[in-house]
Amino acid sequence: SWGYSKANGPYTWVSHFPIAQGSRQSPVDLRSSDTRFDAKLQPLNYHYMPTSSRILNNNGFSFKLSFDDSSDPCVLSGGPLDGHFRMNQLHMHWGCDEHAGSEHSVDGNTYAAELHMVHWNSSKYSNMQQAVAQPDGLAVIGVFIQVGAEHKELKKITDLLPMITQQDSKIELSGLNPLLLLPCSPAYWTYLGSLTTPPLYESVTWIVMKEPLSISSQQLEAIQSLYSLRSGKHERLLNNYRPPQLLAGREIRASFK
Ligand SMILES: O=C(Nc1cc(S(=O)(=O)[N+](=O)[O-])cc([N+](=O)[O-])c1O)Nc1c(F)c(F)c(F)c(F)c1F
Ligand SMILES: [Zn+2]
Repeated sequence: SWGYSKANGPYTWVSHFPIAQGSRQSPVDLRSSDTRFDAKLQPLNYHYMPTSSRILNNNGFSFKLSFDDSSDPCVLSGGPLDGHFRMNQLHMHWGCDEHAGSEHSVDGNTYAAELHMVHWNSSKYSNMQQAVAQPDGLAVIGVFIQVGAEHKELKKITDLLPMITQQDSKIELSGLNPLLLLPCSPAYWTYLGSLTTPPLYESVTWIVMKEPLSISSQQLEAIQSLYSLRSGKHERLLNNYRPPQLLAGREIRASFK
C-alpha cells in the first residue's frame, strides 16, 4: 500500500489515486505573491473544550488522536466557513530534521512539523465518512511547529508516543484541550484543497495558521522516534510529508495584512 518510501511515496500515489494530479491538491507553497488580504474574512470561532481522545499508531509510522465527536464536540465555525465543523481527529506530519517536515510552506520555507486538526461539516452531513469526499465536507486547521520552548499541552501527547511504537497500538488520553494547541495570533491563510494523504479527496477548506507553535527538541525527537522504534533497528528516520502541489490558478486569502 501507499507510504512515504521511494517505492510507495508521494510521487507514486497517482497510479492508484489519479486525483493526485487534480486541480485542487494540497499542500501548496503559501507564496506572498499568490495571497490576497481579504477584509471580509471573519475571525475563526472555536467552541473547543477539554475532551477525551485515543492516540492510535495508525500505520506504524504516524499517530492520530481520535475524538469522541458524539458527546459535547469541539466545533469550528466562522473564518471562511459556512456552517459548523466538528473536530474528528488530529495528527501530525514531520521529517528527519528540524528544517523540513511541514507540508505547507511559506515562501518556500518549511518547518519541523505540521499539526492537522481535521473537522467535518456537521451542518450538511451526518458523519465524517459521508463528508470526507464532498467538496465542502472538511475543514483542516494546519499549525506549523518549530523547535524552541517545550509545549505543555503537546507534552500530553509526546509523553505517550513511546508507548505506541507498534502499529495499531492505542492509548487513552483524556483532558487534552485542543484550544491550547492553537497559536496566540488569529492570523491565517485559507484556500480550497485536498487531503494530503491518499485518498487525496478534494474536500478540504484549508486554514493554515500564520504563527507557529514551539516544541522542545526532546518533544520533536519523541515524534521522530515513533518510526525508528517500530522497525526495531535504527532505520533511517521517516518523512511523512507530501511535497507542495501546483496552485493551478487557485487564490490564497489572508486574514491579515
Ligand atoms: O493519520 C492520518 N490521517 C488522516 C490524514 C488526513 S490528511 O493528512 O490528508 N489531512 O488532510 O490532514 C486526513 C484524514 N481524514 O480523515 O480526513 C486522516 O484520517 N494520515 C496519515 C497517515 F495515514 C500516514 F500514514 C502518515 F504517515 C501521516 F503522516 C498521516 F497524517
Ligand atoms: Zn494531515
